[in-house]
Amino acid sequence: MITIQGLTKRYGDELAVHDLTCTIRPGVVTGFLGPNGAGKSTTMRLMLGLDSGEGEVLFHGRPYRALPNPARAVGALLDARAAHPGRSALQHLRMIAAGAGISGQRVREVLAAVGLDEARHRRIGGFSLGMQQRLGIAAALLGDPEHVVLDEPTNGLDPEGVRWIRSLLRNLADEGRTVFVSSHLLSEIAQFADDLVVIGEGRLIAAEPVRQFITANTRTRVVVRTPEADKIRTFLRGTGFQVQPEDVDALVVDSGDVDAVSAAVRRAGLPVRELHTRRSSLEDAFFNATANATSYRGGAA
Ligand SMILES: Nc1ncnc2c1ncn2[C@@H]1O[C@H](COP(=O)(O)OP(=O)(O)OP(=O)(O)O)[C@@H](O)[C@H]1O
Repeated sequence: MITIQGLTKRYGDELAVHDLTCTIRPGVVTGFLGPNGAGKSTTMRLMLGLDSGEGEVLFHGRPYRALPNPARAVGALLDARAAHPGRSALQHLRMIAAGAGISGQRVREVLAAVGLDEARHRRIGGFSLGMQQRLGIAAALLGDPEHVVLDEPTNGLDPEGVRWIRSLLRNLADEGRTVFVSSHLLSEIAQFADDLVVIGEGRLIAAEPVRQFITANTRTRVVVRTPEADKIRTFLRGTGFQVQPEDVDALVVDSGDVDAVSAAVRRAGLPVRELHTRRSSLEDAFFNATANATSYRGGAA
């Protein structure tokens, strides 16, 4: 469990993170969502004590600096390009492991887990960004940590790599760990997150399960496909529904109650080819939730 309370960071006059308060629970993947510049990396640096600010971040009740064995409590990937280019992957991980009292066997285990075992003797300088991401994730997992904090782990990964990250995150959560993963890509977050923490311009917009976020920020609609679109529209409007034409032969009814729409359409006694609920996406919810922040919209993925 990670508890963030009143986290604030100023750069001069600018508030990069503003009074951020939320809880990240164990056993699920929590996506940390916000466009470029929203304050995700700053928040993660503050969480790990790499930057100083106001407020408090607790890992299972303790701040990072007070953890007796940080590598075993928190595994983090902040900047995959931070590794020394002249070292091999094996040397890099062995150095980190030695500093944290972690065995050489564990190094080989994590190299295999991220698919880098065969590349372990190659210089990191020759690694692709995707390979560097995998190495950074290996380093984060070395201590078998209870909390996993990853900043944009899918950067540079191909679709296969993104799929691999998704199953890795799922496994880590299923093992009961607290998994906190940032991305500025809605489509990616939608694929792997159970919970969401959404920020914009350093402020919290939402902290809740993905499904709840979508429900709270979108309206469900019912699509009616019919050759008698005009007549059915007039009829439905007469019974109190908000209806918009979508196509020459399709209407969109602003209602989450598909049964009520279906019953009303039947009463009209006109031919209907198709009637279905249109679910809103995370992307729709995100834009609705952030509709007031215009600078924010411009930067969103
Ligand atoms: N060292 C710094 N000095 C001054 N301003 C900074 C510094 N680091 C970040 N900022 C500013 O703080 C704000 C938040 O930046 P941050 O990198 O945390 O956002 P982010 O959500 O991680 O973005 P990205 O998706 O691009 O990584 C931005 O306006 C950025 O310009």
